[in-house]
Amino acid sequence: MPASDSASRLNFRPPTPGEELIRFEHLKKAFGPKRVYDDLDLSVYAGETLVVMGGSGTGKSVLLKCLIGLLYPDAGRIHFQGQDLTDFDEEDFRAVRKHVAMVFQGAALFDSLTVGENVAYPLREHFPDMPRDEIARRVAEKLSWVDLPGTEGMMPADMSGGMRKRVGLARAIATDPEIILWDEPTTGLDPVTTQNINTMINSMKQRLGCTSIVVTHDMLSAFEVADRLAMLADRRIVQVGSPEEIRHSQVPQVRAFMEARRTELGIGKVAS
Ligand SMILES: Nc1ncnc2c1ncn2[C@@H]1O[C@H](COP(=O)(O)OP(=O)(O)OP(=O)(O)O)[C@@H](O)[C@H]1O
Repeated sequence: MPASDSASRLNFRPPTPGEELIRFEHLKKAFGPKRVYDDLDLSVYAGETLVVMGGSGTGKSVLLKCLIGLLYPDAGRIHFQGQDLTDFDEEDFRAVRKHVAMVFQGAALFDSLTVGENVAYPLREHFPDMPRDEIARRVAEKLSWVDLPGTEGMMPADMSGGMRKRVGLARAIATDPEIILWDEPTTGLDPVTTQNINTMINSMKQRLGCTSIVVTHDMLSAFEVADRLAMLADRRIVQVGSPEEIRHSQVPQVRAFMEARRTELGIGKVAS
C-alpha cells in the first residue's frame, strides 16, 4: 500500500500469515449503567476468519467499532500488529481504516451518489492522487467480484436489499484491505443471498488473502465461514475454538447458545 499513512502513528507492515494481528486485552466498556465488557480478551491471527457469536446486545458490534476508532474502550488495550491503539486519535484511526474495512449491518450507502461513486468513495478518501482511470478500473473490478458488473450508473434506491449489501461490500473492499469486519452480513437476507454472502466471505480470503472478523448470530453462516469461533457472553469471551471444539463445547453459555439454534443448524441435540 502507498504510504499516505504518514500523518498517522500507525506503523503498518504487510501481515505474515498466522501472526497475531489484533489483540483485545482486558477490555472494559460501558454505556452509562449498561456494562458491555468487564474483562474481554481476544486475539485474531492473520489470514483467519474469526466468527464472533453471541446473543443480541452482548457487544459484538461494539467490539468491531472499538477496533476502528468509532468507539473507545473505557479501559484495557487493543493491539494492532503489536501497536497499542488505545491513545490513537482520529487521524491515526483514518490510517487504521485504510487497512481494516467494515461492512456495516445496513449497507450504509450514500443514496445521493451512484453505485460507482459509492464504491469509489474510499479510494478518493485514502488515495487522493489516484488517477481517475485507475479508480474506474478498481470500481469495475470490485463490482464484478460481488456479481454486479456494469452497475456503476445505478442509484442505490433502485436496487434490492441484497444488491445494496453487495455494493456495500464492494465499497468496503475497494482499497484492498488486509482485514475485513463483517457486521451481521446475512441478517435479513433470503437463503440464496445468504449463501452468496457466505461464498463471498470465503472468496475474499482466497482473493485478497485477508483476515476477517465476522459478527453474527446466524449459526449456519458462522460454521460455513469460520476457521475459529469466539463466544461473547456475560461481558467477556467465554470460549474461542475451532468449529469442532465449539460444536462439542462443555462451556455452559456456548451449549445454551447452540442448543437454542440447533434447528437452524440442522443438528440433533448438542453433543455431550
Ligand atoms: N453508541 C452507543 N450508545 C449507547 N449504547 C450503545 C451504543 N452502542 C451500543 N450500545 C449498547 O451496547 C450494547 C451492545 O451493543 P452491540 O450493538 O454491540 O450489540 P450486538 O451484540 O452487536 O447486538 P445485535 O446482535 O442485536 O446487533 C447494547 O446494549 C447497545 O444498546
